[in-house]
Amino acid sequence: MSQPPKTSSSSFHIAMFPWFAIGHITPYIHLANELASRGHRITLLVPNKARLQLQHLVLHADLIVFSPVAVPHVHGLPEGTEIASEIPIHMTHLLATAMDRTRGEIEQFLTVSKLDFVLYDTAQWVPGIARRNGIKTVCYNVVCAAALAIALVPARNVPKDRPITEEELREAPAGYPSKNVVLCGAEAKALTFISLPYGEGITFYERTTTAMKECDVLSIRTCRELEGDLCDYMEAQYKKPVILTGPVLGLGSDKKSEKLEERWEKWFSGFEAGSVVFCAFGTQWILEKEQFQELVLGFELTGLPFFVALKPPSGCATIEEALPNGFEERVKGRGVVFGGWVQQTAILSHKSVGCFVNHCGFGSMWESLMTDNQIVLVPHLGDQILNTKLLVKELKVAVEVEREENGWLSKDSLRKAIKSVMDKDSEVGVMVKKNHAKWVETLSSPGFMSGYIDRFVQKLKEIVN
Ligand SMILES: O=c1ccn([C@@H]2O[C@H](COP(=O)(O)OP(=O)(O)O[C@H]3O[C@H](CO)[C@@H](O)[C@H](O)[C@H]3O)[C@@H](O)[C@H]2O)c(=O)[nH]1
Repeated sequence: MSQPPKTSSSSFHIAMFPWFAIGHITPYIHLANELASRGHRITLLVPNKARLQLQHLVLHADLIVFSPVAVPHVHGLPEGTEIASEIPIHMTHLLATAMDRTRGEIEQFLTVSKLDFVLYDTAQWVPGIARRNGIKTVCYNVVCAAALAIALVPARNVPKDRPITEEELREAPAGYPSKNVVLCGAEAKALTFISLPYGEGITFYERTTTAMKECDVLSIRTCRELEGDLCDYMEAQYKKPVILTGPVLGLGSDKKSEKLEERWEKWFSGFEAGSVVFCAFGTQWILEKEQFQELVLGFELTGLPFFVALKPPSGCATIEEALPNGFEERVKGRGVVFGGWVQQTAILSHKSVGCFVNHCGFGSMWESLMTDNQIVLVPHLGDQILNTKLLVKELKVAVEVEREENGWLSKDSLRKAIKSVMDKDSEVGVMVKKNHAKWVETLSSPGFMSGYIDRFVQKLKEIVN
């Protein structure tokens, strides 16, 4: 059990209104836990479906409350959509419109709630409302500083009259400090969406840059040890200090992750230490059926025990109907492909797990860095590509699965990447393990995580005073 929080007269009431996606709401809840453990009160303004999925992560129910946001229906979205994981990526701009249409409800809440701060990331209209009500704003970004710095800064000239091109995106904005964390070749395609409409009468670029320009405090869920130069660049671009929260990993004061379901605990415990390959691609990526089948065949080819937690591919209602012929019989006893929610952090810290194949979403990136599992990356979205560059090229703690020119991931390249880190005598495997161990040491050193949060809170106090 975590310690009951201390409250004091200098504590804040803080509202949090993150983008309607599990990958965003999760780190906001982790930050809420940290703030509550220092005596601050938090109200989480999130859709009800997110509350139901994530409320178990709240460690201080006495100080953290949910205030469910009613997400209105928008033409083009399936009826009842509330969070990004319910829809394919190409529909998320419509969910941004739905978010914009909650403005009246949010304004009402901010007007009557006597708040000190509101934290947000995607709703660029929050600062206007907050200012009218004497509330300070923190634009809290839960993607890497690199993704913000390469695409969402004033120096990135985004044309107003036409979509931005891949060629333009391959060129980093003036003064961008990294040579390694850049977009090459077809990777640039993943960020062309920034100049497209995203919400009511606004593009993604306008929306996010306005959100960052208008806030009192610009904040990022990262650490200087990983992205110091990129954070300095963000400060220079936005002409305001950038306050970091560090990785904020949601471990309570007892440093325990969530509890693994009993059936999976039993399954994992049947294997040797460090032998199982675990795979998860976050909450948003839905694979095409052919690609899904190719990947599971890649896991089969490794000959290693594996646990794959993926959503059913598009067009399939269940995982079972999507599996290749004869697959289940062939891997029986050593392989599981599961289509539901699993306790990812608990699996990652299970002693039988030795390798984590993932999409390098920012949450999974930090979670993988904190364990001693070998890391194999299969990025999909723009920020995931940049996170992957950080881990593969800067830190040299992971390998990336090679794609074919058309983006296809073959079973052989997946097998090759996994074997390159799991074979005991592989040079690459030894190198990434050694580098990774140094990062685990840094991230888990006493006071590292809490120091970031303490400095964040200190900054909030200075702003109020
Ligand atoms: O079955 C599951 C699936 C996911 N998770 C957790 O859900 C979170 C997923 O977050 P993340 O790894 O960041 O993946 P996405 O959900 O794909 O994240 C979205 O949001 C991220 C920002 O936080 C971006 O970096 C990604 O590109 C974007 O897809 C992590 O904490 C996981 O541990 C589980 O616990 N169980």
